[in-house]
Amino acid sequence: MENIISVNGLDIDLPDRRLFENLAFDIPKGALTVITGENGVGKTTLVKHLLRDLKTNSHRHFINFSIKRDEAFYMPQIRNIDDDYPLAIKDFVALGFKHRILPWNSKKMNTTLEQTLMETRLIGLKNNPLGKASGGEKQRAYLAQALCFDPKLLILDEATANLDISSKHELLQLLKKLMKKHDITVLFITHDNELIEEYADYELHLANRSGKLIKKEAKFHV
Ligand SMILES: Nc1ncnc2c1ncn2[C@@H]1O[C@H](COP(=O)(O)OP(=O)(O)OP(=O)(O)O)[C@@H](O)[C@H]1O
Repeated sequence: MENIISVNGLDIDLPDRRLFENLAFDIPKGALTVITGENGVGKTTLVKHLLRDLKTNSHRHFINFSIKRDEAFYMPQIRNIDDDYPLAIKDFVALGFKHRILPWNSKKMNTTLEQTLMETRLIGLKNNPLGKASGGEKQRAYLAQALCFDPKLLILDEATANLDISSKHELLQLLKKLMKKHDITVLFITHDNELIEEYADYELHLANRSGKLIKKEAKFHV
């Protein structure tokens, strides 16, 4: 099994205490790994530490990445987008493009954008203001933005926390299809047991300042 990240002997300290000690785990490539653990155990801090490390190339002997610094995309918890948020869905999604030089999209970008809006079922809504979209549509717009970035690693931080049951399943089913199609590894911070049982290939469970990777049998298959 190929790993996208390997961690070995990593300590993470907060100003007043040690959060993790001698952490060791691997994140398998191409799989959906959920990160679980009690509130405050350090899920978000760990992920931010990994990303910072990836971006700065520090602590190289504790963490090994098989990706480059611009191949990871972090999708934060649903941010409250005001009703009067001015961007149309398609313009919000296009913010994901990495190598944007011109203030407008190139022809190739527009083709990718249309395809991505189609894949995330937003094509019919593309000119609507994002502020007026439903929670599920907003979250799909974030996913579409991530796809435009073309990441090898996609990290979702409680992306389903504010969604109703059917929107949660819709997002996860879409995610599993698209990660397979685009060869993306997903790390998903969540407390949602129903989603874990249905969609997780692995679980990285954090407790007692350490982490353990557990193989899961996802019920949903693409
Ligand atoms: N920069 C910081 N300075 C001090 N404490 C911090 C800092 N960053 C995080 N913490 C603390 O680290 C602990 C872990 O926080 P983190 O947000 O990573 O937990 P979490 O497992 O993601 O929690 P939740 O499930 O509630 O989102 C918390 O006690 C938090 O207050």
